[in-house]
Amino acid sequence: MPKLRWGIIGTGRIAYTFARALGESQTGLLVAVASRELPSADAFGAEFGLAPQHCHPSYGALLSDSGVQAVYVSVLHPAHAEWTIKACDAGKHVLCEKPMGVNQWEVMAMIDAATRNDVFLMEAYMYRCHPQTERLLKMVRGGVIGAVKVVRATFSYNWPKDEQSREGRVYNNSLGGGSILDIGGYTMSMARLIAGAATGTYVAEPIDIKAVGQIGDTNVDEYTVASVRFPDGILAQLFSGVATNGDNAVQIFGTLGAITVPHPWRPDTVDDVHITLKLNDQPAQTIPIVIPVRNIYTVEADHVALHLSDRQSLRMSWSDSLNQARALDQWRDQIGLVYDSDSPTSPNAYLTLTKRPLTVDPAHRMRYAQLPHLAKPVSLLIMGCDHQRSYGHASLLFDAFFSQGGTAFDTAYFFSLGLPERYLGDWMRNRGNRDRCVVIAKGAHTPDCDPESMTRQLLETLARLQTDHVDAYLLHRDNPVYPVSAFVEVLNQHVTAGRIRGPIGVSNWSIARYEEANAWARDHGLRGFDALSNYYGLARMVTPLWPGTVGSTDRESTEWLERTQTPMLAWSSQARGFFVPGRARLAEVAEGDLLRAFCAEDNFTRLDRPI
Ligand SMILES: NC(=O)C1=CN([C@@H]2O[C@H](COP(=O)(O)OP(=O)(O)OC[C@H]3O[C@@H](n4cnc5c(N)ncnc54)[C@H](OP(=O)(O)O)[C@@H]3O)[C@@H](O)[C@H]2O)C=CC1
Ligand SMILES: O=C1OC[C@@H](O)[C@H](O)[C@H]1O
Repeated sequence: MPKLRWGIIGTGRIAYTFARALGESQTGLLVAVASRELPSADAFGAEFGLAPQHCHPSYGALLSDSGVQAVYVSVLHPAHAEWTIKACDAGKHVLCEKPMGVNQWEVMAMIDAATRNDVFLMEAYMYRCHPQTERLLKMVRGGVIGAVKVVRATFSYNWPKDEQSREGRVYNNSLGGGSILDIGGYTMSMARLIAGAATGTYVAEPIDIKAVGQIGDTNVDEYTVASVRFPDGILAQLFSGVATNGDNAVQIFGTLGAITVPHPWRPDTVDDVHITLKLNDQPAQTIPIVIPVRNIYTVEADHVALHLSDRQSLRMSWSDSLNQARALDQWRDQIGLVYDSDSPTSPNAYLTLTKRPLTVDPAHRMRYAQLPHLAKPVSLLIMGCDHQRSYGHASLLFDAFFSQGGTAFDTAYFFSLGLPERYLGDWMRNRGNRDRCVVIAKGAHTPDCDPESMTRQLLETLARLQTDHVDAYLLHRDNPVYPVSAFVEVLNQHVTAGRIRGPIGVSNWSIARYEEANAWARDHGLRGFDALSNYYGLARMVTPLWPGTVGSTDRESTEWLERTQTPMLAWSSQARGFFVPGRARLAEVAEGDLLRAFCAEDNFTRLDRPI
């Protein structure tokens, strides 16, 4: 069988280790390398016998090397996403060093790139591919120590902090330094794996993570301890550090005994690889592990070759990497560690994740409409700006939306304490695309649904968005205490002042009040409402999803919308996932939005209707 032809991006420490491992592989062959500096690539190539034309002076050049089938991304954490996505886009399979991304959003984009390009992608937690780990899981699954109660996992080293290392990958915040991303990830991924094996799943996800950490003067975690709760009462204690020694072991405590793995991460560095089993009231037993291939990175490379056509490996699947990143994000949140790269004012914040300029994909399939008083095309899909977890998350999604032809962004003063408005404002500033975006803003949500609050909130919204106008403005709720005239007048004042340069309208208003307002406006020579934003989707909203919300899916409202040609800026048009396979049936027995708002017979009939 022909060998898998590997190219390595980066010529650091682990790149050399992996290249040596490929030399021992039956399935893989090193054919190319890339460095930011040609001499580094040449030196690397000379050591491993590569032809000079395959020693590339840039990472991009290696991706154009048609001789390369699979890429090992061995650069520093913050560059993993960029080069993995670019490698996938170049049609290469990817083994990406851990952590797959600096945060969950990066991992999401990387998986998306592998999916789009139909290529293999795996996060290089090499211990996951090793026979020792397989043996350990077998013991746990087989109930050898009864019910698992506690997992203890540690990984720590003491890296001297001096003038030089302060700038290097271990201690430098802007290079993604600190212990959680470097080695805490091993402990978290092991705990999730053990808890999964103990509970009959593949990996289990934390229900709760509590952590403390010591953040040093270079603003990275030097050592940290996390306590994690998993389903079925399984607890884990994790310790990682870059400035202190540790025992670097795993222990699992169950009702019938305990398992110790003295060398869980690098079993290839010791001659005597074993697991210790200590059952209650019995002497400890040593279980030797038979290892056909000693080099753990060779085992990993061979594993990739074996599973290439599956596109992902069950030892470290895509959902596993995504959930792993989520857990590490939570651990970092707990100790207050923030990376510069997640800040909207970081030096690279004007670039997309792949460091390419933001462009609109010429093959996009977005469709557009026009709204009254607005020249810009309004994409028929509107990006809901709420629920972004960080600026990094928001900018990633906004980039993806914009690149697929999206122009319209829906936001509100009331959303998440103003963060979505700030994120959108920061993103438009960083991308320089304010003129191409249609910002649909809302204000005066209950309990501040009054004309004075509307003005105060609109001014604050503009400041958060870092713009002098919005492209459309909607009142977020109605308040019948006020006559319609009060709202119409104040909206007109802001139109005149140039703060609203497109349609005005209302959200969650009855059609009767909407008509009343427009009649009053007509009679008084003012502009009436141009658009309505109510719930409108395939499922009927049985009871208001949130207090004060209004749906317009009934026949009468639909006929009115058609007759009057009133633009409907529908919210939750996908009924909050009611039509996602399996979701609504689950909701039937669960409390929550879906049950309250959409679980009704006519909606289920529609759900069950063959398409
Ligand atoms: N699985 C495992 O056992 C291990 C995994 N790792 C992972 O591998 C990755 C690399 O670690 P390691 O090899 O120890 O790191 P090194 O510092 O030794 O090398 C990293 C390489 O990244 C490239 N690079 C790109 N941008 C920069 C930059 N701004 N500053 C410095 N280097 C840059 C350089 O390659 P060039 O100059 O050629 O462009 C450099 O040689 C990390 O993500 C780490 O987590 C690390 C050790 C073990
Ligand atoms: O992945 C790793 O494992 C071994 C450690 O020494 C290294 O720093 C880390 O990146």
